[in-house]
Amino acid sequence: MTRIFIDGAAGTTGIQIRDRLSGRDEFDLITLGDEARKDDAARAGAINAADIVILCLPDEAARQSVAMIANGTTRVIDASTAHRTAPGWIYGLPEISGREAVAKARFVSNPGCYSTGFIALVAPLVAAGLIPADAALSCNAVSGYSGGGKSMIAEYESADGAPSAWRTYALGLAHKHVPEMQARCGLTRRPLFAPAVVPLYSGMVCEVPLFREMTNGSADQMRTALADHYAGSPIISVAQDYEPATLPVEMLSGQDSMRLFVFADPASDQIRLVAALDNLGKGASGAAVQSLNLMTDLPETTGLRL
Ligand SMILES: NC(=O)C1=CN([C@@H]2O[C@H](COP(=O)(O)OP(=O)(O)OC[C@H]3O[C@@H](n4cnc5c(N)ncnc54)[C@H](OP(=O)(O)O)[C@@H]3O)[C@@H](O)[C@H]2O)C=CC1
Ligand SMILES: CC(=O)N[C@@H](CCC(=O)OP(=O)(O)O)C(=O)O
Repeated sequence: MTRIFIDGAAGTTGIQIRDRLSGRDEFDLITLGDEARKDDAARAGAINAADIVILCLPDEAARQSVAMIANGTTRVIDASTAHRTAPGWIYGLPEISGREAVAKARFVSNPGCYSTGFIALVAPLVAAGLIPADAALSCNAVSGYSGGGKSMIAEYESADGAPSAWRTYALGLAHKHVPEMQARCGLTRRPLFAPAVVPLYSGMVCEVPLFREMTNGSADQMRTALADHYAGSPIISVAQDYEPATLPVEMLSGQDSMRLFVFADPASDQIRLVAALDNLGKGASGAAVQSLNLMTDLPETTGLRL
């Protein structure tokens, strides 16, 4: 049995991972009581007793946990932003980094939720030469409020009601996901990222608008390239047709899959690449469990909500 310790198990991502692991007899879960979960000596003990540690902590605490490893074997899946472009860490998007690379990795950084949608859309198209690596890309996105963790959940679920029906943020144009979006797609320019949050618990849509002259291919070529890239994936699918006139942010709420769309008007030169996912599913806990499955030689979808 693989011994697992979730550091930060009482947080939003930690609880979701625990739920997905409950009842699975491949894993022996090391737990710390409420009085010990922030005690450094207790955490260090649990970290070093585990085969795999899943970090569901703020960045600084995640760095601290890694520094507590005093052996050469404990493996790590870090859900925070701390190691997503760090040397020596494998990016936990197996459909892009390679399943084998994740399966063998000692240190895996779980992708940001928005980054998951953006990179899934853009990285294969850059690799196929359909989007130039020096393209000036934008990403508009909307998330459920659980993306902001316990503090944002409390803000949106307060007795006063939700603070806003829609609010944009990252107005300093330096959102923490931008470095991984750029690096993991191999872009030479920093993408312009405009996220927003709505009073829905979880759900996410990420969109990359394109003018045809920014690209080296048509919408049909892009849809085919994405379909080829994700062929056989049980988690990421590419829509060939989409009939409804709208695409709601809650499309994949509660699920660990992701669906990609390429919209275009044949008469115009404009394209919209869109990813629908759940910020807590493929955007966080579902992805962490997928990587954990691969790292322990299990089918990648075991325990996922598909
Ligand atoms: N929510 C989401 O959609 C996503 C979140 N993430 C990332 O996952 C990580 C966790 O986020 P999330 O679950 O949302 O955050 P939460 O705020 O919901 O949970 C964080 C947990 O970490 C605990 N914690 C904080 N500092 C320490 C410490 N020094 N030692 C031990 N425990 C500590 C907190 O304790 P306490 O309960 O006492 O506050 C809390 O339980 C973050 O890095 C976040 O960026 C990644 C992808 C998506
Ligand atoms: C709505 C909201 O606030 N979302 C968070 C991102 C959540 C996430 O996935 O980011 P990490 O994986 O990097 O924690 C934010 O924009 O900071």
